[in-house]
Order: sequence, then C-alpha cells, then structure tokens
Amino acid sequence: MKLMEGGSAPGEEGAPRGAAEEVLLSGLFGLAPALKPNYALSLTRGAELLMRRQDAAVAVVASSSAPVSALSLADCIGCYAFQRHDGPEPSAAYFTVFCYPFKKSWWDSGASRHRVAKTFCVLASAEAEENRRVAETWARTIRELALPPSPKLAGATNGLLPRPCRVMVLLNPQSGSGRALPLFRSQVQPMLTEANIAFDLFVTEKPTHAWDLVREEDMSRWDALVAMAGDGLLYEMINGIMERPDWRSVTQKPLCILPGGSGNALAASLNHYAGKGNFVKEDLLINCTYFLCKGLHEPMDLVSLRTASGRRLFSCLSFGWGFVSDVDIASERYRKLGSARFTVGTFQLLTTLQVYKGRLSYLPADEQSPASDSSFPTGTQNCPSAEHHQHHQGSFDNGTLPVRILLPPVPPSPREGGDLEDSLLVPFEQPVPKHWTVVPEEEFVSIVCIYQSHLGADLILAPNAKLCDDAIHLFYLTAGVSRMAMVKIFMAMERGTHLTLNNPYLHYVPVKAFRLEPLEPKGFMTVDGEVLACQPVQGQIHRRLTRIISGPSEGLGPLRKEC
Ligand SMILES: Nc1ncnc2c1ncn2[C@@H]1O[C@H](COP(=O)(O)OP(=O)(O)OP(=O)(O)O)[C@@H](O)[C@H]1O
Repeated sequence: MKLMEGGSAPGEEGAPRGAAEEVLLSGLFGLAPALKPNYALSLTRGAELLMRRQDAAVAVVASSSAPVSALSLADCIGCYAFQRHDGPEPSAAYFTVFCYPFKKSWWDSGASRHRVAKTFCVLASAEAEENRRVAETWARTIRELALPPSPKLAGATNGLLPRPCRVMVLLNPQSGSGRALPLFRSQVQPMLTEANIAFDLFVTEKPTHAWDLVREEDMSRWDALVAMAGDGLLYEMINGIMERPDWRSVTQKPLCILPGGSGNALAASLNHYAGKGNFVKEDLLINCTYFLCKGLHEPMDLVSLRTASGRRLFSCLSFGWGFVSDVDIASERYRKLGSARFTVGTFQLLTTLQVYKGRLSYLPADEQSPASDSSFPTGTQNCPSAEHHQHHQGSFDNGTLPVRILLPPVPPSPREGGDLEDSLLVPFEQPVPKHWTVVPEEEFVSIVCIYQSHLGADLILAPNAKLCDDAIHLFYLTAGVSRMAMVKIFMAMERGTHLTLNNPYLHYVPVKAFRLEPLEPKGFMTVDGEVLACQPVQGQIHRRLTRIISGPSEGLGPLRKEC
C-alpha cells in the first residue's frame, strides 16, 4: 500500500488543477468474500474510489488494462474497519464502504438512491495488527473524503454534525398511512448505523406529545432533533423548543425531517433545494435519511404567528385559509391513500367551491420598515403559545367540530435572553402600519402564506423560495376564479409553473409580514398542516431562527451562497 503525503486536506479550497486525480491511497485487496487480492483500489483527492479487477495478484496497479469502476464518495455515508477473529483468516482485516448513488430503476424514468456496500479484505501482512492499521487508514480517509465540502470557508453559514453523534428521533406512528415505524426500522435505522449515528427513539402516543417532550427533555444529550413523521410533528417540536427558557441555544441545534406523513412538504422542499428532482414516498425518505447521514445543516427562517385569541405559534412551512386549508383538513379521512388524499380532496371540494370574506394586508418584502414603538412587546404574555394546550384536532365536513383537548397550563419559566420580539407587527386593536399594503379585494377562494417551495411532495407553490430568504411567499386566489382555471393552476403547480398561466385571479407577492382578518368565521385555518380556529391572524418572518439538516446542493460550488 502507498500513502501519498503532503498537499492540502480533503475538501480544502485552492488545490491545484488536476489535484482531483491525485492518488492519496492505493493498494491491492480482496473484494469480500474473496480473501486474496483481486482488486486494485485507488483513492483520489477528488473523492473517488477507483476499483480495477485484477486477473491475478498484479503488483503494479496502473499497468492493468482491466476496466475501472468508480464509487463517488459524495454518495458515501460511512465506512468502518473491523476484524473477524472467527473468520477464515484470523490475521485479515476488513473495511466496508456504504454508498447511496443514484440509479435508474427499470420501471421508472427517474433515478433514486440505492444502497451499494463493498467490503474489502486486507491481507498484505501476516500480522493482524498491521492489516488492522491499513484497514483503519483506508476507512478514516474514506470518511474524511466523504464529508460534504468544508464549512470552514469564508462566509459559510453551513455546519456539520459531529461524528460519532447522537440524535433524538420523534416518530408519529399515525402519520401518513401509518407506516412510519416499520419504515424507520427497515429503511432509516440501517443507514444511521452505517453512518455511525446513534439515536434515541420516542414514539409519540398522542397529539402534543412531541411538543411536551421537546419542551421538557434535557437537550444536551443530542446533537440534532429528528422528526420521522409529517410536517405537523416538526411544527410541534419547533413550538416545544420555543417554549423553553433556553430556546435561543436550542434553536441552534439542527432539526431534521424524515418524511413519514402524507404531505411531506418540508422534506420535498429540502430535496428541491438540493437540486435532485422531485422524489416521493420511500425515495424521498431515503434521500432525506442520506442528508441526515451526511450531516450538513444550515439556517432556516421561521414565521411567528399571533392570533387574536392571544396565541403565539411558530411555523416553518405555511399558514393558510380557504380552499387549500380545507382540502388539507377534509382529506384527513383519506389518510390511508397517502399523498393521493390531496388530489381526492381537491376534486371533492371543487364541486362546492366556497368564497371566504376577509381583509388581507401585508408588508412587501422590499419595503423598508420605519422603526415602530408599538410593536408586540416582549414579556410572558407573548410566550410561544402557553395555550397550545387548547390543541385543535379534528375532522371537517363530516358534521363534527374539532375536539379540544385541554391539558393543564404550564407555569411560565424565566426565559434566558428574553422573548423574541415581533418588531413588524402591531397589536390587533391598531390598524396595520401606513406603509403596509391593504388588498382591495375582500372575497377570496384561498390564501396561503408559504415559506418553503413545496406545499406537498408534488406541489411546488413557491419554486423560488429558499430556506432562509427572509420572505413569506403570499399567494391568494380572489373570488371569481372558475373551477376549470383552478384545475389548471393545480396541475401546473406540480411543475411549479402556475404563475406562467397569468391567471388574473391568482396573486403572488413576497412579504415580510401579513395580517388576515376574516370578516366571517368560515372553515378552519391551518399552520404547517395543523388546524387552527378561524380568527384574525398576523405573522412576520424571523430570519435564520433555527437550523435544519439539508442536502449538499448540486452545481453551486463547494458551498451554497451565504443566505
Ligand atoms: N400517536 C399519535 N396518535 C394520534 N395523533 C398523533 C400521535 N402522535 C402525533 N399525533 C398528531 O398527529 C398530527 C399529524 O401528524 P403528522 O404531521 O406527523 O402526520 P400527517 O398529518 O400525516 O403528515 P402531513 O403533515 O405530511 O400530512 C399532529 O397533530 C400530531 O400531534
């Protein structure tokens, strides 16, 4: 084996041209189950593991004319070395590399990630210790080369999970079609083991369980907080964090979503930002688990929402009223259909298209805000929803009203660093500031404030949205839009091209804050897909309030641009 010395570290900028081909390690190994060397391996600075089959044990790797196959370590989630004292050759050592490259399926035109694991046998020496040392050198170098590009670069806001690390996993066994737990066991858990990520699994037993767990648990035990569920569980976790006295530090602990729900909008958005096409179902789950295994995290904006009834909620995805929210709620009964529930719900509600009367105002994203001295003050009355205990869960359109589950109030605790002020909002008793825009129409079919690209796994409502673009993407459909036009809009939304239809009833404006005052209590509102009673609501964006595990983006250089 030959270890090249000198040069810059893997992932470091400024490497000379041609440095990618530079061979860092090379050697002859047996591809398990073979013990005898039958493969020549070389590991390049450009993070490729080149493998050339040898007909016989040839000493000089480069002289072979056999075809070379390559594993890109960008797809690698882990590598470890080991010895088997009960194996056929006690002095042999091994290293196994785990990769998840994209591969086309014969039944599908798109490519998705598939597992490739290769184990190589090191038998260069008669000494077990020497073979172990070689296997460990290879495993360590492969792991280093597999790291996403270094977050040390200037202006970077990205971070990496430490290794080894431990994460908290909250899993909702009821989310989606109810398969989150078996999917975690069969798909996610093996990948976490391969990536050397330990976890503590909490299976939620009821609504608000995740909220309460995240608010109460000692967070120093974990390096990241993972939701294996739909978007609703992550929403609960975020609100649990924001109720903690130490919320300022805990919001810097990366969150992660592993899609187990039916909408999976945040997971689909993260996948979209990474530039890898539109995945659904298990392909999306494997890609998001791959993101977690790679460990890259970056800042994410949150929206602070305030209701006229005095609640304060934090939202990572969307707030809505009207058609889109009603589809979300009404299609609950078709939960077993997975994401198809939204298509069924859309066609069902189109037959009885409703109009919602309300006053909508907003602060455009490009408007400079004059200093306000009447913004929402800090203080315990503004603690993130001490009233979340009035949790609404329920069905709609089947004659039953949402059930209110009342839990005991939580005593206010002193909050380290105070509360987060909503500097752009004024109390509901006051009119919106003069520099805000008040929408002249007061009859709507649907209003959606979205802060990520996707409304569902295959609905791209805001294709230009980013994790931290400091904007709420406000979409509203005014009354008068025909059913046929709505079908066209929703079909175009599958490709994110609905705005190119130039439908005069469909409006889009990026904003920093909004206020919605229903003129009649009709239907329900939704926050990240969860039900909220219809009432006046206002909200503002908070830039980079939390962090989220995201995908290494393709084609944007070593690091995404600073946001
Ligand atoms: N064990 C449980 N039983 C019933 N409800 C639960 C349980 N655990 C969590 N919940 C509640 O289920 C609701 C929905 O959860 P989640 O978002 O995970 O799934 P989903 O609605 O299927 O997904 P999506 O938001 O993608 O459609 C949340 O309000 C959550 O509080």
